[in-house]
Amino acid sequence: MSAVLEIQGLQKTYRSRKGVRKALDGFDMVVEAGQVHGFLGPNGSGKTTTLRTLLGLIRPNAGRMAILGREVPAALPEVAGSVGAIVESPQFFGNFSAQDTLLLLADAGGVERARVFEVLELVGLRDRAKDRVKTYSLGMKQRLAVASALLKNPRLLILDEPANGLDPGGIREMRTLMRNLAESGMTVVLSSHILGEIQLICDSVTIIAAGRRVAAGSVAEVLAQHATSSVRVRLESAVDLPASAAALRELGAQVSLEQDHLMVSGIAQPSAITRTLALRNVFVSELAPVSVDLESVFLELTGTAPVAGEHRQVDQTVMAQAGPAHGGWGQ
Ligand SMILES: Nc1ncnc2c1ncn2[C@@H]1O[C@H](COP(=O)(O)OP(=O)(O)OP(=O)(O)O)[C@@H](O)[C@H]1O
Repeated sequence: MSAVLEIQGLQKTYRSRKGVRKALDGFDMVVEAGQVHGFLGPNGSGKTTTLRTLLGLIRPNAGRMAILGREVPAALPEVAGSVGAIVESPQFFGNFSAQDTLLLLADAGGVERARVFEVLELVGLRDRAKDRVKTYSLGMKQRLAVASALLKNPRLLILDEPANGLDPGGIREMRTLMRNLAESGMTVVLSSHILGEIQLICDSVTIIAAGRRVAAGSVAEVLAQHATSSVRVRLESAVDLPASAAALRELGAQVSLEQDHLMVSGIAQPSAITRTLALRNVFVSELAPVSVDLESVFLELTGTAPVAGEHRQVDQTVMAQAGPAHGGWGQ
């Protein structure tokens, strides 16, 4: 497999009157061809800064980036035709239809008009193509935005939070679209803080926290690397929970005492739990393995729980000492 996107040691520092903010602190990322790659991180972790830097909209302080094997930003003029991107929600004229909008963009970009009808079909807007954009749902507007990025038939499609603000139906449509694009051979990178979706849509993920990569690989690999096999233990009587927690800790287990159960990890054989408790005349009513999901891995790695649809600012970036000026506001 060849890397479509490679980032090494990317650094970006923003300066303001309050001081210096390291948005990217030696960030690395690799995306292989033909994948749907999830770029995950809490709000303020550096996702948009990374994508904007990659597209030449922000100048980095240090680091190396390559798209389709070509160093960027130097080779951006040559690779730009192979990259479709939406990093900020594009605004469309409400009184235009999707078809008119795309025809206008195709003419402006020197794209054959026939491609407009292909992309309308691809994003599932063919039946509504002649309706005014102002009558569209948010999901349809998002798909129109994706359609505009697909006009030039890119090899790499970069989408910043494409599912943001969508209802479950809209998210499902977006998911189908991403999968169809990947099956057609396109590489898709999408940033998100909606983990359930990433787990369902993506082949691989990069998790960023405070401007640094904290995990990367296939979804299965990331889950396996960070899985702690826990078991949920319920007892016949909740009164026995504190003493049972203490007994299991003596065995060397990590135990968290919840309201009506224990979460136990660090024990090779669950039978050790039942035996230890039975010896104390405490009987287990449920012993269930708890499978790890991307959400709990994300929580462990970034120290913050993302909330779907909620744009919560969890700013963990490093405030460094003010120094000589590089970059700046608004870059
Ligand atoms: N123009 C700017 N000037 C100063 N600081 C900035 C600027 N843009 C971003 N930042 C800061 O850089 C850090 C990374 O921001 P960035 O927008 O890249 O994060 P993000 O992961 O995309 O977050 P979100 O999910 O909220 O979009 C944050 O601390 C943010 O406040």
